This record gives sequence, structure tokens and C-alpha cells, in this order.
Amino acid sequence: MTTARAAALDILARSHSREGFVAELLDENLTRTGLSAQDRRFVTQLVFGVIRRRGTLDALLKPFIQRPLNNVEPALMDALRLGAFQIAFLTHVPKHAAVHETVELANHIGRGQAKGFLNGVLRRVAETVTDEYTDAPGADALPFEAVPSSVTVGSAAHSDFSTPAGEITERPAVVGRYRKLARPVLPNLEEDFAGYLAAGFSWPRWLADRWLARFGRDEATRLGFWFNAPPSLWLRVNKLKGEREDYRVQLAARNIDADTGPHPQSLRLLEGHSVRDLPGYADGEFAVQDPSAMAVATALNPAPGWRVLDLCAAPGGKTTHLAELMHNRGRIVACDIEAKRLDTVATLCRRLGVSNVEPVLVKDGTDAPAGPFDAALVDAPCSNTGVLGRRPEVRWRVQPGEFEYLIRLQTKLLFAALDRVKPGGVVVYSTCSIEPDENENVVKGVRRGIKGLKVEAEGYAIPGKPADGGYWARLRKPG
Ligand SMILES: C[S@@+](CC[C@H](N)C(=O)[O-])C[C@H]1O[C@@H](n2cnc3c(N)ncnc32)[C@H](O)[C@@H]1O
Repeated sequence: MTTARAAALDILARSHSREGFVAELLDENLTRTGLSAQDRRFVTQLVFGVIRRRGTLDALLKPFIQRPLNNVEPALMDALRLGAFQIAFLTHVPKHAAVHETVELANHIGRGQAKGFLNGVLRRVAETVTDEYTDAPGADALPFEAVPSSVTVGSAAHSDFSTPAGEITERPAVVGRYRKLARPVLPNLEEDFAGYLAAGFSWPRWLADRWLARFGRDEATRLGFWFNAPPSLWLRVNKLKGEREDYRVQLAARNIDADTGPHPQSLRLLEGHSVRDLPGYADGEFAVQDPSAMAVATALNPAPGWRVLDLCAAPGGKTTHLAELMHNRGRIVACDIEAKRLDTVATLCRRLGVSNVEPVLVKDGTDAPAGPFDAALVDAPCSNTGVLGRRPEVRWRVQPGEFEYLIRLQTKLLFAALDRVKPGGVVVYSTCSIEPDENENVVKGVRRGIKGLKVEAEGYAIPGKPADGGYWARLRKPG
């Protein structure tokens, strides 16, 4: 019988050699383990935590390992990170249990002879992590958790994000808590603040350099805490089935508390839940979607009866939202290059009672049906830098050299969509990136190529205010 820690280690091993999102890997593997619901939650916490905090865990482990970390066997490195994560970030696991249980995993991975090594390193980590906390960062202070405090109103002082003119944003002022270490382990922040951000918040160095230069110390620190906090579960109440308030009452009847969010269909659950166990799941009363993503279909504002092209549709979150806004009338041509992911669009449509969607497998998007369409959505593949919290592996996968390729692809897809809408038609371009080069700069580039193309509106979702980060622009093709 496998234990939660052993299952977490197995999933971590698989995550190294796999393209998809870790959330999907967890979903696929957890059901097979026979673990209790509580243990499954623990596995999720361990896997997400180790991946999200990898940079910080490596900084903690490094002083106690006498060789370069990339010379340590990957399975042992995963076990060390798993142990260090429990010691430094899980207060409900006693340190001695974290060390002992992790050392025992040596047998599970066929490395019984490495028990002494695991034990020696993890005991030193346990001695280094104290039980004291502070509000101040430092080489001996590990960023531990975000502490949301009072809600303030205004725009982000250190951010170059903009909100639509005249809009007031609610901004939770986030103060972080740091866990004191018995000795300095992180870079000195006066000498190398970007190094501190990279090691303390587990960002690749290039991203820490980029965001420190762009946002400044305070906002970069706020983003650091936000992107390491476990993300909230947001639901979009299905307009085809009922109203948000009615669904909230259904949740309350099951003692499930939910807050309303900034989008009129959004609800945030105040505690973690298995989505499939929520009331009305099988009947399609809701979809899981962040309110920043909900803003995109709303920005397109499709009328019932329109013919709409969704050029990058899988897994169908925004396609189905468009269908709801169209009262399930008209037609949505939902294209994607990935057949397996396109299947999930059809599955989601069935669950939500959406019947006006036609999935179409394309080779590269330029072969999408010709139209003309009344409107199109380009929810483009991107670096995902606005959703680093929800997709913990993304920060380690994206490379600075990829931006050029992504920008070319995004531009190509936006031109393809504009080609296919009728004169005077609407195109919404969106990403879950917060990099201007993938957002407003793509739009600017395309506008240079199409005379008379207008930007009717655009919006940035700022990470943590209150949900994921992202961007959308609503464009009007000349008539
Ligand atoms: C950001 S995701 C779309 C998410 C989706 N709109 C939703 O809300 O659920 C981007 C999608 O674009 C697809 N994609 C990547 N390159 C593409 C291309 N050249 N043409 C069409 N789709 C593409 C990917 O397979 C991926 O499913």
C-alpha cells in the first residue's frame, strides 16, 4: 500500500519527463492510488509545493551537500526537496517526522544505501529552520506566506499595469511573513535583490531580473508571495442552468462557503474542495474558471445567433462561456491543434449543456475555416507568467529565448482571426501572460499592418487583485 509521500515522490519523478501540466498528472494518478481524500490532498500539497518552491528548497539544501546539486541523482534530489519542503513550509508536520518519513522513502526508490545521506542533509536543514517568524526579508529569512491585510482602493503604486480608464480596483495590501533561519542561506538583499527574489520566491534568475527592473522591489515582493500561495478555487456559475445566487444557496445548504467575485458569474470557494464532489457538477451547473479568464468572453460580448470563431479553444473554458453568453444559439467554431485537448472541449460542452459548438482540429491556425464570422477570439498560447501560482511548473519551463517564437505565433494567429471576421467584426485577443511584449505590443504590431483597426477596449488583470494575471484587447475590424 503506497503512502502519500511515496505517491508524491512518484508523481514528482514523472513530472520531469512530461510536457503537460502537473495538475493533469495529479488528476490522472491520484485516483489510482487508493489513498483517502485527506491523503490525496496531502499529495497535492506536497507535489505543488515542491515544484513551486524548488529554487528555495535548493538554496536551503545546497550548503549541506558537498557536490553540485545537478550531480545528485534526480530521485534523491526529489526526496531531499520533499523532506526540506515539509521542514520549512508545513507547520503541521513535526520536523523529526518530516526527516524520518523522507529517509524511509529511500527503500521505495530503490536507494536504501542512501538513507545516511538523506538523514544527514535533512537533519542539518531541520536545525537551520527555526520556529520564529518576522515581517522583514533578509538572508536569514525565508519568504513563508502572504498575509492578506485590509483592503485598500487605488491603483498599483509600483506597477506599470494599467486598468481601464476611470476604473477603481480593490487591492488587498499583502504583507508577507518570513521564517527565520539559524544562519544566512539566501543572497544578501542589499547586494543582490534579484538574487534574493530568485532564491527566496523560487523564480528563475532571468525572471527575477526582468520583474525587479519592471516592477520595483515592493511590487516584485508582492508578486513573489502571491505566486507562491495556493490558488483559490473559482467557479463560473453556468448561465444556461441558473443564477449565481441560487447556486450559492445550494452550496450553503452543504455548508460550503463561497464569496462572490468581480465577475457577475464568479464565486470563490473559501476552502479547498474536490470539484467533482460539488453539488450540480454532473448537471453542469458550473465550470471551474478564474474571473480574469471570465472577463475575456465578456469583453467579446457575443450576441445570441452570431457565428463566432474561437481559434485557440482547448480545453474549452472560454468557448463554453461564449456559448452561455449567446444563450446556446448561433454557432461557435472551436479550433485547436491538439486533438486530445479538443476532446475535452466536447466533454465540457456536454456537461454544461452547450450544443452550439463545433470542434475543429487545425494544423497551425492559418487553416481554420474561412468564415466570414461575426466575431473571433484568439486566446493565444503564451508564456503563462500571469498564472505562475496555478501552474507551478511553468516558472521552470518557460525560457527567455521562447518569447520571440511566442510573439511571432501570437501575431500570426491574430492576423488569421482578423482575416476571418466580416468587415466591422470584433476580435478579442487575450493571454494569461503579464509581459507587454506578448500583449499590447502584439496588438500594436498587428495594428501597424491593418489600416483602420481600432482598439475599443483593453484590460490587464493584475495577479492577486484579486485573481490570476492576464490581458485582453477588443479590436474592431474596419468596415
Ligand atoms: C491558452 S490555451 C487556450 C485556453 C482556452 N481558450 C480556454 O479558455 O480553455 C491556448 C491553446 O492554443 C492551442 N494552440 C497552440 N498553437 C496553436 C495554433 N497554431 N493554432 C491553434 N491553436 C493553437 C493550444 O493547444 C492551447 O490549447
